[in-house]
Amino acid sequence: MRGSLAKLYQVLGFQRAVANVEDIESISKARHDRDGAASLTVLNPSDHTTDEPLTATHTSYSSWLNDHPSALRCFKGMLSSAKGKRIVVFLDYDGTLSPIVSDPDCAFMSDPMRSAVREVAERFPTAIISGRSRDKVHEFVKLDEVYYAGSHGMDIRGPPQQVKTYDGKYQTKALDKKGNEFIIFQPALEFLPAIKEMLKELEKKARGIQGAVIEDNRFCISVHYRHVQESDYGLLHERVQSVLGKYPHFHLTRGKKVMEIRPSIKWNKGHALEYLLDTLGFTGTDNVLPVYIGDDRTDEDAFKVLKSKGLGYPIIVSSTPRDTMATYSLRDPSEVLSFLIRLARWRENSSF
Ligand SMILES: O=P(O)(O)OC[C@H]1O[C@H](O[C@H]2O[C@H](CO)[C@@H](O)[C@H](O)[C@H]2O)[C@H](O)[C@@H](O)[C@@H]1O
Repeated sequence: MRGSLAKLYQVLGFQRAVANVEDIESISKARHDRDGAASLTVLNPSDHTTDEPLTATHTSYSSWLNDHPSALRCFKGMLSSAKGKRIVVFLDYDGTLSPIVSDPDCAFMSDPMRSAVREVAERFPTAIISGRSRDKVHEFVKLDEVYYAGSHGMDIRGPPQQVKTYDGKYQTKALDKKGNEFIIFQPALEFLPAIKEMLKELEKKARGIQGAVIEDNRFCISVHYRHVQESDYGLLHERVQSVLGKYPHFHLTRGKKVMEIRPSIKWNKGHALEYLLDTLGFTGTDNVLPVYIGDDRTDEDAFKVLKSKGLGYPIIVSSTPRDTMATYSLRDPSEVLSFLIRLARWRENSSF
């Protein structure tokens, strides 16, 4: 049913409405979407205004904007530092290229967004780094011009250069349909059998809890609770913990109404960003200007890398004040679209 509805919405080119304010508070404290009973219910931004933001920073959005100014407003100034540098663009998927919607299977990307990403990718090396499985993001994005990193960076399809500092056993060379070489880098490869087992267990455990959805993201697993009754949050959390308890080499992280189970390896979106910069040939150079746009807690790992290197522009997508390592902000995916269009046009018109 969910699959066929997803297809129907896709055929209609219909994207579900945006939830502008998101919550990543602890599951026990998390509030249920007031209108989130049905899986395809429209999430009305105004229904979220009393939700707690990511952290309890009770500052107003306008004063938060002073610390994290709009990347659209600052566009000219930002790009003025691009002289002599190669811009590399990193994009998160959910909440960045597509709005947050009630059904994860329906998080389609709009055609204008797809065109903008294509335009950007034709001018700058561009990668999409997502918590989803790599195949799923590719299915949504449908562009061959970009590099993809799925499973929070644990499944990368990148440029053909192998990087010696990374273990060769995780890197495989392959050819695409046109005969172009690429590299698949999967640093959590040995965890796959355990993930498959865990997936079955979680699916069984979640069956009795109405609204719980398990998503197979290949090297990690998402347990969605957006449609779970608030009174069942504790039970779901307990069941997830009971499975996790049997797998000591995995841990839990949190996203927007989702618990994410991932292998406990030192690898996150920040490492994926570094890996891609390496394979693109930018290790140890300062002639690169990475731009990373993301909305979720896992994107903070990438913001942190850029901040610690004093490199490029970390941009958070948020319409509420949030604690973040990002320097700049964009309100929502529609502002991301405007930013990408401007970036592509800037390249066309610049003499850099
Ligand atoms: O790294 P990302 O590309 O941002 O992926 C993070 C998670 O995104 C998806 O879940 C979120 O978006 C869904 C669709 O808008 C929404 O229904 C859900 O509540 C959000 O948590 C995806 O389904 C997860 O597997 C990703 O881990």
